[in-house]
Amino acid sequence: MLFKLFGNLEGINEFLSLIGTLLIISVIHYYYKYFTRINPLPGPFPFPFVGNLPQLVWHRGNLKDYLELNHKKYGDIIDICLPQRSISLGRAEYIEKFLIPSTKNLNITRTPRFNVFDDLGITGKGIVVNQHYKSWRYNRQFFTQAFLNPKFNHKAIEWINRLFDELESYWNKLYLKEEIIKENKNILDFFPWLNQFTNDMIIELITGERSYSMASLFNTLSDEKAEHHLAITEDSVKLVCAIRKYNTRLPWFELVPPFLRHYVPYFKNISDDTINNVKYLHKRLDAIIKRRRQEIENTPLDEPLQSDMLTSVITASTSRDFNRIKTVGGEILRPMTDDEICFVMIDGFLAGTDTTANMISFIVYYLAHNPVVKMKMFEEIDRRFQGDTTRPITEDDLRSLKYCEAIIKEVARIFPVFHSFGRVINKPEEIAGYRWPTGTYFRINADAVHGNKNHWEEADKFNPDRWLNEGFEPKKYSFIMFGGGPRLCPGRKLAMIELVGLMALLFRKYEIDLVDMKAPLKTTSLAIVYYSLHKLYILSFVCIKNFVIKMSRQDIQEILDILDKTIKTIYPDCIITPVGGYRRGKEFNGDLDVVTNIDLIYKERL
Ligand code: HEM
Repeated sequence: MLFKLFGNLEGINEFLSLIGTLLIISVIHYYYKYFTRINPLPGPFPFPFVGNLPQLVWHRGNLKDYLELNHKKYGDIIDICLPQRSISLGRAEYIEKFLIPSTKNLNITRTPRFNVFDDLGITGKGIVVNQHYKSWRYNRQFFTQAFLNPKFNHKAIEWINRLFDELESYWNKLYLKEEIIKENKNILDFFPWLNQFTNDMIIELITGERSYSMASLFNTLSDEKAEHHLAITEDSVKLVCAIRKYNTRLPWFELVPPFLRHYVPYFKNISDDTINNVKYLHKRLDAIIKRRRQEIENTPLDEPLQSDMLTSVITASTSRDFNRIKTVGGEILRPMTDDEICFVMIDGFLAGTDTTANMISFIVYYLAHNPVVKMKMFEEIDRRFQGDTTRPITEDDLRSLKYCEAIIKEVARIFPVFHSFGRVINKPEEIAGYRWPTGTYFRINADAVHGNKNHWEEADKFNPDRWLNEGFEPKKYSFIMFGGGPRLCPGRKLAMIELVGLMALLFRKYEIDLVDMKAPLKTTSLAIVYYSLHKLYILSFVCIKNFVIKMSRQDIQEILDILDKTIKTIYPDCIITPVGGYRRGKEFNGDLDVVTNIDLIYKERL
């Protein structure tokens, strides 16, 4: 009918005026709907059809920054259209209904578009983007059982030690040779190393097979090659690249409308490439699953099996399962199929690599900017390891490092990796004092909740000590580093093992500084906050040689006072802020290198 109408038009002018009229009607319709929307809330004014996407693009696509700006401007509950309407919530009381840890809490849907991943063939599969309640619950049950197994945690601690040894062997060759340190060339790009570390770690824990992405990074930076066979290294890099592509393309798929993906060549090429990538991942993992099934079948019943996630999910609900009869909501669970296993494995990779690698990078950044905190952390780590920088770390070590744990929580509070996550209500609900219809899309803004002055004393201050104050308990739902409710992060235990473990292994031996202390913490973010893709923070390393300078907080304060007085005799109006701070280590022979102002004064006092 539309073609007939166009056919009857005479001349280009009539055609253009028809298009113009249709456009004006659509714009009027768009704004009519906008101005008559239910529960109008403050928020940035949307453009027709694309909502606030242009403003987001103006903010270089950084959703974290854009939401933060709008919460500051409009308050704890705001309207944002990206391009659909979503209600961003920045207050603990407002998010309670989503985060109640009860089986009756059915608010588990993350995005309002149910079929957004149809083209990728992952609708109703896995956990992270699964919107189908039944299959999500089934998959999650198996995933959680595998991750909560104590044997799995032991394996995680064993592998963090082994992989850190491997990482150090590369760093020793690249950055820590004496001549390199002398020439001040002990500078490295921290994030890629930690990212490859977490890739190798999660692939080992999930598949029980080795991955060599750290080796590959070493090969690209050094003339000498890693010990592992080149073909094996390159092959494992293919898997890591496919996982990375999957991670970055999911938010892209969610944002780019199907019309563009199907018909506009540029978008279609990316879309096809993403679809092929999922097929590659599927094929690759399917081969691993089949191999493992065979190995399990060939293992006598009385012999132990590996403790990786794959073995656990293959054997769950079979005769090899300890806890054979598993039920969810009274229903007995059948064993998982290869296809189901494949997608829960992909989700383990998706959720368990960049999150941890980004977190540890943020931790290093905040420590570099907070010398007193860093010093207290050194004190705790040194007390525990007593100068032993080589023994493997243990579960007891991790349990004892309470200040490290407080630092992790405080970094997660002030700069959460997941700055916001979605929920869609599946029945009419009252949220934040308004009544909302089924299908309303909410954004739980962890960033805003964590920085809300109603919940946190000195919310903007980086203060890990708050977590150790006697009787301190954050207000309910005001700390949501791992989300909450039925969709609470099932990898949280592993994440903490990795983070505390990495802090202990790194800082019992190395001093890490930012090369450019003035550079802000730049990140990119759609779903999660990423260290920016550009090389940003280059960190220098100084190897510790079994000597630890102990300074108490009073010492530091005294030093600062002396510094203050000395400098003020020359520059009376200056304000002194410690930036570099306490540097531990360096071979101590009474002639401490001048590395920061604090060190300088320390030397003078000596
Ligand atoms: C510092 C590290 C990590 C942080 C900050 C983090 C945080 C989160 C957050 C905020 C969510 C969303 C929760 C919600 O919607 O309520 C989530 C979900 C999830 N996380 Fe983590 N996570 C981390 C590490 C891990 C690790 C190591 C794994 C395991 C491989 C993992 C597996 C998952 C999975 C499978 C989900 C989806 C759960 C579901 O949809 O039911 N995460 N995580």
